Amino acid sequence: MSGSRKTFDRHDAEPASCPVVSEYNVRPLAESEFRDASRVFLASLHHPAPTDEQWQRSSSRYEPGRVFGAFRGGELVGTTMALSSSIAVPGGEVLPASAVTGVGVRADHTRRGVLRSLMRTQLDDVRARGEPVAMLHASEAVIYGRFGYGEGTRTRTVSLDTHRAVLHAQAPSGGSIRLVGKDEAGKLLPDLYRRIASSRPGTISRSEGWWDSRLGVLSGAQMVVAVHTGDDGEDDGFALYEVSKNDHRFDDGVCTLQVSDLQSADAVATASLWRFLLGVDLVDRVVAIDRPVDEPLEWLLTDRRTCRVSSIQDDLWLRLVDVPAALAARRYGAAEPVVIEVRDDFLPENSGIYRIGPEGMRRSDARPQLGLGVDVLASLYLGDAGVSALAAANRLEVHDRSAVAEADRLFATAETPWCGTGF
Ligand SMILES: CC(=O)SCCNC(=O)CCNC(=O)[C@H](O)C(C)(C)COP(=O)(O)OP(=O)(O)OC[C@H]1O[C@@H](n2cnc3c(N)ncnc32)[C@H](O)[C@@H]1OP(=O)(O)O
Repeated sequence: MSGSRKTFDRHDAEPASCPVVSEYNVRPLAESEFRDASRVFLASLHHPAPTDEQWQRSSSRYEPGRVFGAFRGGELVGTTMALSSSIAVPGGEVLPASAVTGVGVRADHTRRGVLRSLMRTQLDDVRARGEPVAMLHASEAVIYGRFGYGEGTRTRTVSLDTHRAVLHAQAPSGGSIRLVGKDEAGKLLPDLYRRIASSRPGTISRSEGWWDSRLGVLSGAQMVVAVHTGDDGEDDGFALYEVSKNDHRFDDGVCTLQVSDLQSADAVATASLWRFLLGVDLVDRVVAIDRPVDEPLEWLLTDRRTCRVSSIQDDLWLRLVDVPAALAARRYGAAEPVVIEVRDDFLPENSGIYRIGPEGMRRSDARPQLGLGVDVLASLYLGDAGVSALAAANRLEVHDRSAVAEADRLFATAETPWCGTGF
């Protein structure tokens, strides 16, 4: 966390104001109402209400003061919540960040402004807590841009045929792999992740509530946890996977090992975990979700075509809630400074002219060379999108052509940003 920035303590924050938007009343929920919020959210995704066991597993994600509800006539019809988290930004600084999730509106109340009023209350609350960034995983890509969120990272899903996929002879190797039981995983993984999580832009912290909930789900599933130990005797990587076999009477009978989480400290741990996963007996296919788009997996294989990229998706959506603080926190590449004009209709205090250069950023009254919405700025912020690509798509206004190449260099990052943590 930044030493200069206020770190959030959930107990010192004022609850958000409770605006009444038309006939809907939005307010923070009491703890006794959290399960109702979970019901409304799950129903909006067409899932059944949580069983007692499911609720027990997931309830620790609900933080007092951070769960909001929209009511009509005393009935809860919409909800959103946030987890206290943090995110690594280019240059390595880690900023307090709000991980927004659990957004849902009851089907008979949609398109009447309920989400808009929930977003208003939540973003005001995030700002009041001094968190410069909010982030979410979107169910649909068309929803959150209007609230200032922009696609900040992407992930890919890869599928490998285990009968053909082999690591080449010089691929990094070393250390050993062991499977750990669920109890040991619960003790080991939170600290291991904290130690090895990369400083790659987009990496987020996983709160205690996040782990409780994830490991709770794990305990009810056929999840396997593999841990890599380096030659120095330190654990330095892990993979979570599940194996499912299709019924050969009805389909092709393919046995798939699905990797939902693979984290590692270095190239040896990464390659060793992949080698292990590809070698598990009686498995025909390994599918891994939420992988970095620049993971050098194909380069580890003797035959790169055995790794099929089945999709590349938008992953973390970012909202710069405090634009000056967020812009000041990240580092910029070597280039001539550029003056940009940012528009933020939802949080107008962010609107203004900023001069950005290798030495940092400051407010300015110079003529802007580029103009852009705060959602587009969010897509540039972690280094995922290039300024020239966005300019070519008319996603930003170019007043001075020479600024495009300079801004490309300023916002570029050595590593492609990656989140890799669902919430
Ligand atoms: C971070 C997460 O948790 S992601 C999960 C989000 N939840 C879901 O997808 C569950 C199913 N969907 C829903 O519950 C609701 O449809 C929501 C939450 C997506 C939207 O709630 P609503 O109350 O209908 O949104 P609201 O009426 O405030 O709409 C605000 C604006 O967004 C637009 N909008 C809302 N939902 C959608 C959508 N699915 N597709 C396109 N536009 C949408 C509205 O048209 C409106 O546009 P405007 O700015 O031009 O006026």
